[in-house]
Amino acid sequence: MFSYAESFLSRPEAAKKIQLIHAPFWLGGGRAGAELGPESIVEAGMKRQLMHMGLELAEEIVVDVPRLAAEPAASGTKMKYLAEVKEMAGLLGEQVHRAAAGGRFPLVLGGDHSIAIGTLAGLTGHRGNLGLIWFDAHGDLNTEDTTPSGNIHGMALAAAIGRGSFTLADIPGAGPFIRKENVVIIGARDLDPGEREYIRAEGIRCFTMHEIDRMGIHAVMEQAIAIAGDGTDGVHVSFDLDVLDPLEACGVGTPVPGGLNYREAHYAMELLAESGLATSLELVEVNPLLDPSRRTSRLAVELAASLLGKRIL
Ligand SMILES: NC(=[NH2+])NCCC[C@H](N)C(=O)O
Ligand SMILES: [Mn+2]
Ligand SMILES: [Mn+2]
Repeated sequence: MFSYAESFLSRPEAAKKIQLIHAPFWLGGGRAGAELGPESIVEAGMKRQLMHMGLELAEEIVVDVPRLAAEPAASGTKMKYLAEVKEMAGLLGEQVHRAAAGGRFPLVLGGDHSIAIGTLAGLTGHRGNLGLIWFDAHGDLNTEDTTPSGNIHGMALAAAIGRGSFTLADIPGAGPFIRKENVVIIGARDLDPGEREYIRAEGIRCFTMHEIDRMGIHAVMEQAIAIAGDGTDGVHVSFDLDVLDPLEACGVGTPVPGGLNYREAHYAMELLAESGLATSLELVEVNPLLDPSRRTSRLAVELAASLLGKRIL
């Protein structure tokens, strides 16, 4: 039987020192505004919240990612802004690696989801056997051949597990690919034909909204934690805010109806906190231009707090 208490004891994390890393990058999503995500999340109170919880903060890092490009350069590939994505991933990976190797908990603020390629390049350079929990309305498992849009944020998970022509291996400093056996997708409800085929053929563990409705978020998270934690030396949580229902979080580039509600999302984070497994977190796809109320950014703060141990009682 899987027990949270046991897993917690087997992985004693020292009192966490948090390393906030800004990745103000939008070129992987093809929609301007995501580069404003990190600032918006900090303005919504991220640092205040973490300090209030008694967590120690390292000096925050803003990665100098490519920010402007008029048109995707003609590069003989369907992948838009590939050169910029590679540059971003190299720079971000370096910072994430340094934080993890220094014993700090990397908390990466995006940016569109292509930044996960940088985060994971840095993390896999430090941990050779990382588990991965991918909260997302989408699969992000496209390749150059299956992408309907050319946007690399829709290929980020594929790159992490070594599917397609552009992968983690193209980023200097990256370690081994994430093993498919230790990957879990949670909250999917908009998968492209090539992604569905791949998930079925490879047996990727994907808890769609259908499974969440059927099993409940508790059972889904229990299984997800077991899969990502099985034999791994750390678990990265990649949280695309579009996994939430657009009624809760409208400030995302590619909203899809029918997502996680507020309570499910918090409960998922709370179970992760109890498991003690998460060794890093990224919050991606916040686009404050699409949410003048900044509710999406505030939610990002709250969810990070829950994952890092904030409790009601
Ligand atoms: N990280 C995201 N929001 N990804 C959206 C991807 C949408 C679509 N599946 C594509 O590949 O273009
Ligand atoms: Mn995504
Ligand atoms: Mn998404």
